[in-house]
Order: sequence, then C-alpha cells, then structure tokens
Amino acid sequence: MAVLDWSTSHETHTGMIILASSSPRRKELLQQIGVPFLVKVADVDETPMANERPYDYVLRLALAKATKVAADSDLPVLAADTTVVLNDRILGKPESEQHWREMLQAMSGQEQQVMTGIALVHPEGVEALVVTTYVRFRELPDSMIDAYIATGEGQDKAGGYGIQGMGAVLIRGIEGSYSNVVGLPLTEVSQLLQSAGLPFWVKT
Ligand SMILES: Cc1cn([C@H]2C[C@H](O)[C@@H](COP(=O)(O)OP(=O)(O)OP(=O)(O)O)O2)c(=O)[nH]c1=O
Repeated sequence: MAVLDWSTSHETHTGMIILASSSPRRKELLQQIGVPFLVKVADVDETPMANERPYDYVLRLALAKATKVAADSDLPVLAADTTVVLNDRILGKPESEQHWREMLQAMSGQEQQVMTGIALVHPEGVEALVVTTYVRFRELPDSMIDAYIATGEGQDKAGGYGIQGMGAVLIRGIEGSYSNVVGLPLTEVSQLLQSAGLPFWVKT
C-alpha cells in the first residue's frame, strides 16, 4: 500500500472522509488503517450536562463534533470523544496540577473504564456507538505520580495519562481495544465505514 499523507492531501479520492478532530493521536490512528482523510476541527463545548452518564456524554459529543463539521462539508465526517470513567464519574483532561494529581491518586490500584464515542455522518444517515476498554492501574506511590506529572505528558489527555507514552508504566493491564484508549477504536471505525458503504481495504 502506498504511503501518502492523506491528512494534508487535498486531491479528491474515492472513499475520502473528513476526520473532525484536533487530536494528533486520532490522525495517526486513522492513518494507521489506511483511510484517506482530510482534517477539520470541530469546536464543541465539552462540558458535561448535569447528571449526564459517561456513555451518553461521549456519544453526545462525538455526534456534536461530527454533525457540526458535516454542516459545511460534502464528504462523510467521522468524529470521536474519549473519556476516562472511574466509579461512574467522568474524568476529563486535568484542569490544574492539583486536579491532575487527584485524578492519578484516585486511579491508583483501581480499574477504570475508557469510553470512546464515535460518530459517522454520511449521505445515507448517521451512525454512532460507544466502545469501552477496561484499564487497571498499578498502585502509584506519590513519588511516581510527581515524576509522571513532571513529564507533562498526560496534560492534554483524558484521565491525565497516555497509554501510548510513558503512561504505559502506570498500567497493570487492559481488557478490550487498545486503540480505543488512545482515542479511536479502529475495529469499530472500520466496521462503521464499511456499513456506511465507504470503500475500505478490509473486505468481508
Ligand atoms: C486515556 C488516554 C486518552 N488519550 C487522549 C485521546 C484524546 O485525544 C484525548 C481525550 O480528549 P478528546 O476530547 O476525546 O479529544 P481531543 O480534545 O484530543 O480532540 P478532538 O475533540 O478535537 O477530537 O485523550 C490518549 O491519547 N491516551 C490515553 O491513554
């Protein structure tokens, strides 16, 4: 398969979609499975609604991002939203160093869920779903939390860590999709594209 930087290519191409995301991780993941795409960023308020369940929250935001970008686009639009869920509570991106430390302390030795909502808006309709991965953290001594915060790595990420980076050492194990934790569940994305009739290299 030829390697092209689809995300910066502006030539029209069969199967081209728009990725409605500012996330470099999502861009890399979509490139990884050979989907041709352009990037358009969806500016959406990510504040949870009062008493909103995490599942409903990630689904709502994925749909909001996809439909916002689709309003000005002719191509199919894919969007996603990832959050970390601990005891049914949404842990978003750290708002301060204190908040970040508290999140890591709360996740120490615990199992959390990482939920990603994905939405695809295409000429035939709108499809959306949520994928959940279970992530178990090791016990984190305060010295390790301090050292991880000092790396700055998890600051822009849900839950304040990145499994794909140094954050890998915080984790005892996962059950479910790895790419889902990084921000885009690739198996489900491929299934969504196929069910919408979009050309994809996996033939079933
Ligand atoms: C838990 C975890 C999250 N993340 C990332 C995935 C998402 O990019 C981010 C969660 O924030 P999101 O709001 O889902 O995404 P975003 O703000 O980065 O991008 P956009 O809304 O424009 O699509 O956290 C990791 O990269 N690694 C991890 O281990």
